[in-house]
Amino acid sequence: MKKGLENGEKWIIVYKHKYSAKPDDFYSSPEDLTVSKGQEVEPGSVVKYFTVVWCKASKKKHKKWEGDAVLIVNGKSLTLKDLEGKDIGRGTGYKFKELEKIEEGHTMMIGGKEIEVMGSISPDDFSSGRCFQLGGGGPAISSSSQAAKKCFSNPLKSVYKPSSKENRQNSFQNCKPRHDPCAPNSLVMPRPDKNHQWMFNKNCCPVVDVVIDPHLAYYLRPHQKEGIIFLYECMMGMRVNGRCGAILADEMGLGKTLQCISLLWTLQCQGPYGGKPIIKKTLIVTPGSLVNNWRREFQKWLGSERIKIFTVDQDHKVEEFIKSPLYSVLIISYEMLLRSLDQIKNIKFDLLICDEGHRLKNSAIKTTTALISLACEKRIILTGTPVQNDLQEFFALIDFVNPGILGSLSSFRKIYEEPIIISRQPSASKEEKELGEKRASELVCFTGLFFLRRTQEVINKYLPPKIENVVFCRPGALQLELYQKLLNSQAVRFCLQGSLENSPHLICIGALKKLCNHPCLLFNSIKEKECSSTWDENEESSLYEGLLNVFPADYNPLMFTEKESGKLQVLTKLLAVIHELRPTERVVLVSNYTQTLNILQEVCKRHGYACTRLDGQTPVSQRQQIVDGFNSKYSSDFIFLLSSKAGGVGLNLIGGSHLILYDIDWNPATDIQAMSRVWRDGQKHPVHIYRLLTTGTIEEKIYQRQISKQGLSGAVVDLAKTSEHIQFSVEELKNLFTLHESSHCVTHDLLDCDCAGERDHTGDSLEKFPVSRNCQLGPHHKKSDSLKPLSMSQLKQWKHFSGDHLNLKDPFLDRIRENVSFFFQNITNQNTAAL
Ligand SMILES: Nc1ncnc2c1ncn2[C@@H]1O[C@H](COP(=O)(O)OP(=O)(O)OP(=O)(O)O)[C@@H](O)[C@H]1O
Ligand SMILES: [Mg+2]
Repeated sequence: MKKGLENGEKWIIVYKHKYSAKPDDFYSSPEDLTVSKGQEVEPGSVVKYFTVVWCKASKKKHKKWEGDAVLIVNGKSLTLKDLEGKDIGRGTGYKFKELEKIEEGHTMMIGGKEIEVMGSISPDDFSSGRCFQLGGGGPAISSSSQAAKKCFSNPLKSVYKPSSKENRQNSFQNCKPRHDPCAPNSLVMPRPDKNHQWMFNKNCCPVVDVVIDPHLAYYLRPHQKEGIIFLYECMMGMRVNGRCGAILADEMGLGKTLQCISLLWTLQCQGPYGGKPIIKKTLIVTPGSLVNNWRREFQKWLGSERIKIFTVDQDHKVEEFIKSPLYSVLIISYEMLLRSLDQIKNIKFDLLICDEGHRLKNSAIKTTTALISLACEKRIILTGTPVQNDLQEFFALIDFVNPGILGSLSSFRKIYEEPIIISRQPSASKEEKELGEKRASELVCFTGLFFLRRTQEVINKYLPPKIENVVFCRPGALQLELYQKLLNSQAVRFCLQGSLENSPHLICIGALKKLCNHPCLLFNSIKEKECSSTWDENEESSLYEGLLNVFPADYNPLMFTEKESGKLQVLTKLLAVIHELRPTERVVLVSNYTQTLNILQEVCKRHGYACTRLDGQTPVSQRQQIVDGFNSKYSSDFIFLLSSKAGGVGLNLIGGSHLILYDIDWNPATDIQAMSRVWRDGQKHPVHIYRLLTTGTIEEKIYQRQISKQGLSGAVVDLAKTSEHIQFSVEELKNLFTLHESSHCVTHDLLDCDCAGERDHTGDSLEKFPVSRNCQLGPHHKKSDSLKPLSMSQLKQWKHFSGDHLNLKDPFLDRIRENVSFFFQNITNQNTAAL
C-alpha cells in the first residue's frame, strides 16, 4: 500500500536504503510466514509467491486499495496473507493456465477480494521475511504497535540542538576531539556514515572523532572495547536507523558495569557533530543490593572529580537530585523507582540503564510498565542471565529497548515463535524444520544488531585457575538413623501413594534437607511444631512422629556437635586446612538457609575464625560496606557467610578465593550465581570451589536433577524458579525418598563409568561438551555457555576418585578424605598461574 509518508514511517524507507543489500537488511516483518499444518505444499507443485495489493470486490472503476498482502500460489490453491500474518483469503480450483500467467499488473479475485499483483517474491525472500519489506513497502512495524509509531527518534536530539547561528558558532569552537585519536592504544568510536550525517547533522557541523578517555581505555579488555563500540553505535542509532536501544547480555563478571560507565562518560562529554555531547542525564536502575556497587565502580574507574553521581536511599531523596545541577547520574533501586516514579517521570533523562534487567522480561509487572512509561529513548538492558530460552521473554526485553521493533507480540509469535517451536518437535516435517531454522537465524541476525552476549571464555585468560570440587560427605550415624525414620514416616508413605494435595512432599523434602545440613535443625523444627497449636492436625506432625526418641534424651540443639553432620565435619576440617595452608586467603561460605548460616556462624565462633555475614535481613544500605570490608586487603575476616538467595546476583567477592557451597538448590542458576562471585576479574589467587553433598541422600538426587536432561531442559536457568515450581511424578518422589546407604556415590554409579572410583579417572571416550541446549534460537549460539549447568556427560569427564584413594595430590582434599566417600574435581585455566 503506497500511502503518503507519515511521521512514523519515514525511517523505514531510510532504513531500507541503508541496509538494502545486507542480510541484516531484515527488519521487523510482522507478516505471518508460518506454514501451518493445514497448508501443506501440494506434492509435485511449484509454490510461487507474490506481493499484491487488495480491496474488497466492487464494480468501481477507480479502486481504492485497502492493504498489502502476500499471495501464495500452491498448485491450484491460492492463499492471501495480510501483514499481520493472518489468512485473509483463500481460493481453490483455479485453472493452472490462469495461475501460470500471474505477473506484475495481473488482477484477480480471491475470496471476495480483488487483488493486483505488484511483483514476485523468491522462495528465499518469503521464508526469511525479507520479501515483505521490499514488496510491502508498508509499515515494517505492526500497525497495532503504538510504540512503533512513535519511535522515529533522533539519537542526537536530546542535547544537541545547534539551531541558531550563535549555537552553531559555539559548537564549531569545540570541534577538536577531546582526546587524541592517534595516540597509541586510543579507542576511537566509528564515525557516522553519510546517511547518518545527512539525517542528524543538518547544520553541517564538522565531524569530530569521539575518543574514549585514555584513562579508561588503558584498563579495558578487548571484549570491553568491542562492547563499548557496540553500545555507542546502538545509542547513536548507527546500527538500526533511528533506534537507540541495546541489550548487553555478557556472562557474569565480564565487566558490564565498566562498559556502561565508559559509554556514559563518553556520551556525556563528546559527540561526533561539532563535539557536542550526546547526553546530559542518565538514570541507572539496579537491584537494591547493587546501588552502592555502582557507586563504587564509578569511583573506581572515574574517581570522584570527573562525574557527580547521586544514589537514592532513605536519606537521599530524588528531590535532592532534581534541585542540584551538579549531578548527571541518578542511581536508584527498582523498588525506590516505583515509589518515586512521579518525580522521576518529570526529569528528562537521555540514557536509561537497567541492570540485572532480565526482570523486565515480564511486561505485566509494575516495574516494567513504570520503566516503559519513561520517555527516554536510549535504553540499555544489562543482564548476565541467558534470555533466549524463552522467546516471549526475549521479545519483551527487545520490545523494551526498541519498542515495536519486532512488531506486535501476536505477530511475533506467529512469525517466529510458532515456526521455531514447531521445527524443534521430533514430529516436524522437513519443511517445518527448514522454516523454523530460517526464522531463528533471521531473528538472531536481526536482533544481533542490538543484542550482544559474550561468554566467560573471553575473560578466562585474565583469570587465575579455578579448581572445582564436588565432595560427597558420609552422613553421621545420627543423621542416618533419623533419615531412615523420616523415610518410613506416614507422611512420606502418603506422598508415595500419590496424594500430593497440600504439597506434603515439600514438607518431607524440607525436613530431609535440614537433616542433611544438621540434625539440630530438624530437632528445632520438631520442637517448634510441638509447641504450636496445630500439632497433630497435619502431615508435618505425622512426619515427625517418634523422631524425638532418636535424639539423646538430653539433646540440646545449641550444643550441637560437628560429628553429628557429615558435611559439617568436612567443613570444619576444610576451614582448618585452608587457614593453615593459606593463611592470607579467605573463604566465602554459602547456604540458602538463614538457620544453617547461624550454625555455620557458631562454628566460626567456636574455632575463633573472624567472619562477616550478608543475608536477606542485612539492610540494603549496609551491604556494600560489608562487601567492601571483606574485599579490602586489610580485612581481618577469614570467612564471609552469604545467603545465596539474598546476595547472589551482581556481587563481587574477590576478597575470597575459596568458596564452599554448604547446601544445594533445586535451581542450578542459584548455585552458579553464587560460585561466580569469586572467580572474576580482579581475583589474584587460584580459586577453589567446594560443593558439599551428603552421600546417598536427597542432596545427591537434587544434584543429579541439576545435571540431568530434566534439569537442563526448559528455562531452568532462571533465578525465579524454586522447588514449588517443580512438578514431581510419584516415580520421581520414590527416587527422592530413597536412601542409598551402601553406595560411595550414587551420582557416579549413574554415570556408567567403568573405573569403580579406585584411581584417577578422566573419561576420554566422550565427545567434548555435548551440552544439551536451552536456547530457543537454535544453532547460532552454540558456544559453550558457562552459565549453563554441567551435564552428566561433562561430569564424567571430570577427574574423580573415591575417598579411599591412596594418593590424593590435593592437600585440601587429603585433609578431609576421612569423611568423604567420593570426589569429582575439575581444573580450569590450570596454566594461568602457579597453583
Ligand atoms: N578491565 C578490567 N580490569 C580489571 N578489573 C575489571 C575490569 N573490568 C571489570 N573489572 C572488575 O571485574 C568485576 C566484575 O565486573 P562487573 O561487576 O561489572 O561484572 P558484571 O558483568 O556486571 O557481572 P554480573 O552479571 O555478575 O553483575 C568488578 O570488580 C570490576 O571492577
Ligand atoms: Mg553486574
